[in-house]
Amino acid sequence: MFLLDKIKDAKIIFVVGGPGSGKGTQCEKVVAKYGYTHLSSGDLLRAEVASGSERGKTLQAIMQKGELVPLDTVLDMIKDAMIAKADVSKGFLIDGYPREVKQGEEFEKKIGAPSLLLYIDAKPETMVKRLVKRGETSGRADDNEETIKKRLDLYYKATEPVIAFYSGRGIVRKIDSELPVDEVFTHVAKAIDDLK
Ligand SMILES: Nc1nc2c(ncn2[C@@H]2O[C@H](COP(=O)(O)OP(=O)(O)OP(=O)(O)O)[C@@H](O)[C@H]2O)c(=O)[nH]1
Ligand SMILES: O=c1ccn([C@@H]2O[C@H](COP(=O)(O)OP(=O)(O)O)[C@@H](O)[C@H]2O)c(=O)[nH]1
Ligand SMILES: [Mg+2]
Repeated sequence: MFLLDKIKDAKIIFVVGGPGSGKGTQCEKVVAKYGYTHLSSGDLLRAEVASGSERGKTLQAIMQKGELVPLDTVLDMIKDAMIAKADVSKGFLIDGYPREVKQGEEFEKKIGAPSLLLYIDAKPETMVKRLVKRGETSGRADDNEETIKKRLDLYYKATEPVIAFYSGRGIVRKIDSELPVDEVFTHVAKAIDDLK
């Protein structure tokens, strides 16, 4: 069987939410409970930057400004990472992707359709507060106030339409991430359990 056919048998979950909404935090808990494969688009890009490659240098400049890197770059990285796990994975959490409707459409053309979109929702003030705090220790070049503001603006402009797009298909579950982490997770777990 081709690897892409195996991926078609696995569940694909998009995890979408503003910067600092808690996507990564919830994905870790899903991995612990369900054994799904967690692929964070931001983490994949940061790994490329850390490798010191020429491509990484270009990416770093874009990310530091809080802008979006070219669509094909992210999609190729996600696809390669999915293929590498195709044999062992019963489900994929695609964290921080799609950032714009076009990215979602391209993903579906090249890989497959998501069964669920987890919309991790927090207030902008909450997201800024969390990121500023995370910035004290994260070492992330984009966890500074100026870039945080740009990431938020871009989120509302480019990414929120993604949620409307998939709502039309009835696969969006909105999760209130103002609650404490474990309570947020009970709602996330419910959404995943309902898939079965
Ligand atoms: N109080 C509270 N804090 C949270 C919650 N979820 C995440 N945080 C904190 O908020 C910060 C951001 O959480 P992440 O999981 O890194 O957020 P993210 O959505 O992956 O953000 P990006 O990596 O910027 O995309 C972290 O420092 C978390 O500890 C939550 O449900 N409640
Ligand atoms: O599909 C993607 C995902 C991430 N990024 C870049 O990577 C950065 C960090 O992404 P991450 O998901 O880690 O953080 P967030 O912006 O949600 O705080 C973003 O600001 C973008 O510059 C991108 O361009 N395309
Ligand atoms: Mg994250």
